[in-house]
Amino acid sequence: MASSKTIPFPRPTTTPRSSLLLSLSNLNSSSSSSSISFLRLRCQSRSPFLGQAARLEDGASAIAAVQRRRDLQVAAAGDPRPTVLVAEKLGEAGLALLREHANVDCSYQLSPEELCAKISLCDALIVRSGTKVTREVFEAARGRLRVVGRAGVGIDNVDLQAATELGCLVVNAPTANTIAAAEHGIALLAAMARNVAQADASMKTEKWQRNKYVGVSLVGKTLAVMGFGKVGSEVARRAKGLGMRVIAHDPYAPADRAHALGVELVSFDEAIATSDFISLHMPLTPDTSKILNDNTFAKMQKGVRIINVARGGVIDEDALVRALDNGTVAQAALDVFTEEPPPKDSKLVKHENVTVTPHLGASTMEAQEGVAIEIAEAVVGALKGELSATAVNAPMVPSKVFSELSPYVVLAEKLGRLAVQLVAGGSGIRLVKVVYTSTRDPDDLDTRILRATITKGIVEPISNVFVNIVNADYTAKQRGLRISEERVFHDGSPEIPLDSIQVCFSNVESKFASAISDSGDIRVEGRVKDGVPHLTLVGSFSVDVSLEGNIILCRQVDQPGMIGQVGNILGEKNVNISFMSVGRTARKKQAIMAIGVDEEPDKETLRKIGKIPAIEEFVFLKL
Ligand SMILES: NC(=O)C1=CN([C@@H]2O[C@H](COP(=O)(O)OP(=O)(O)OC[C@H]3O[C@@H](n4cnc5c(N)ncnc54)[C@H](O)[C@@H]3O)[C@@H](O)[C@H]2O)C=CC1
Ligand SMILES: O=C(O)C(=O)COP(=O)(O)O
Repeated sequence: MASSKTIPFPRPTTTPRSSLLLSLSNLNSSSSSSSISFLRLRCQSRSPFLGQAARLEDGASAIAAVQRRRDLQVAAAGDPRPTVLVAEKLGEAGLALLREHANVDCSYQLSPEELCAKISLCDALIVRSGTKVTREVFEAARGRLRVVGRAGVGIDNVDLQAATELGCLVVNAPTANTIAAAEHGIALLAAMARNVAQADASMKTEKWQRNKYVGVSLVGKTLAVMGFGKVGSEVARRAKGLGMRVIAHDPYAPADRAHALGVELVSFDEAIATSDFISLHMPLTPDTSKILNDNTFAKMQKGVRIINVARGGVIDEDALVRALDNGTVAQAALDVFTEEPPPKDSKLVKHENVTVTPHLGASTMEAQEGVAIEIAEAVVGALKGELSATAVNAPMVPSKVFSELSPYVVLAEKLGRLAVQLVAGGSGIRLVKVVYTSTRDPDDLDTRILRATITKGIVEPISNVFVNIVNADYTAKQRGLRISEERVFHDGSPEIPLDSIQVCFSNVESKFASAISDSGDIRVEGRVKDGVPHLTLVGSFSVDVSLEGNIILCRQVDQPGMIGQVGNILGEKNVNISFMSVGRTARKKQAIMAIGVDEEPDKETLRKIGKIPAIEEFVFLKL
């Protein structure tokens, strides 16, 4: 391999910009989220639970009105802070947290058209289950919307595919309403078994019907929990406390977690065929859509009782009405519906053996405060470019890994950007090979974020597609880019995650022939030195130039005076050279000169460089 000599030029001391989380990171600088403010908010938020809810709610709405006017005024005054549209009611503690970092526009009950009209002015959107965040919404955002926060668990109202394609991060608040939903499930179970709602309605019409509302006992009965996740397992725990026998069906739940609660995991058919009560706790997905239907109702014990606090769509509602009418299902208690609110003449809602609530599972004071804080933190974090632990459509890279890899992320993007500019027009890139040299075991090196940034570096200079960690893999696939990754073991300090990154394009021609390696690929390699990304290899030539500003690569016959000649031409045009490095095959043979320049030289200057007799080829590369 060629040797290299490096001639450092005085250069301004710039800190490498962390262009990390790609678009998610170009965020407002005024944000100063801290655990202290989080704790303060939590304390304030306790007061509504001390029996003063109504009074505080009145006060809160007055404060909210004033705050909203202020938010809008600030936005109108051209405040650079991001704008968060809160489209459904959110707990005050969450709103307060958001307001520390962003302009908050609380606009509830927007029509789909109003939402589309507003969204292009917003950096983030927060919704609950009542707002459909469709492809139209993402498209109407015209690239400005960076994060959608779902203040709750189910994200079936958000078009995740569209969000991913358009590079919008979706985060949810998966834990704060678990207990509320489980308690509501138990409330519906008990209320249904003892006809509480029906008896109450009857008494309110001045009747006293003790015989009509004889119920069934829970103790000793079998409850099938369908979906043994967070809510399902809490329902199971509570049902055990009521003396029920609990079985569960969940194809993805670990059996030991179920055993620890004294719950047996069984097949779907066994669960529905052997239980007295069936409680649904799975997400709505193509697999679970209408999972209870005519066929499955037919397999159940006659007189079974169904509870649904998951999603209406997991039940074929017409089939449920038929099963109720023919007595297969004795009763149902439903919090959720395929269409919300359900149609006014819904047979299901009006059925005398059905108990209904208007999607109240998460609606406790405590859960709503918790959810509001959980989602506000996730949204603020995402707007600041932090990794979100609750990202739904992006790889979850632990923050430790993220901060350790951050200089390499900058390097990865720049290598992708450099490599793509070396490709000759007309030769489409299909195969990208990335080689990581590292002391780490492959399992200890999470390269997803590096792969995403390399994709960004490759795709953005040649298209108007905007790439971030959310849509990088999708974008690569769409463009027919096959990115393969290889690890090469490097015997160095395990403290340093990576020694070098190489980006190679196979089966392409280069506009700078020297960028082609011995194996026929366009190849560039870089390293991080003192936190700064450096280009260390082009084709088979070693160089050493810091990846800041722009780069001119020249191939020349190695001879004295070359650096001076190029330096003079650039100097005449006030183009500042930050770094220069020469890599050569042998003395007086071919050499590659890599020149880092702060400014972009004009065409005439570049032409003059090209005319220096010893220069055989050259290329200007923007970083
Ligand atoms: N009514 C309400 O207000 C609320 C409703 N929910 C809903 O409750 C459901 C559960 O929420 P979490 O427990 O927090 O979610 P989770 O993700 O913790 O649990 C869902 C479980 O369903 C399982 N699952 C997936 N496919 C399945 C299938 N085909 N059959 C059986 N199990 C399957 C998963 O393995 C997982 O263990 C979600 O649909 C959520 O939207 C949650 C909170 C409030
Ligand atoms: O968290 C969930 O999945 C819920 O269904 C709660 O919905 P909500 O936020 O109350 O509209």
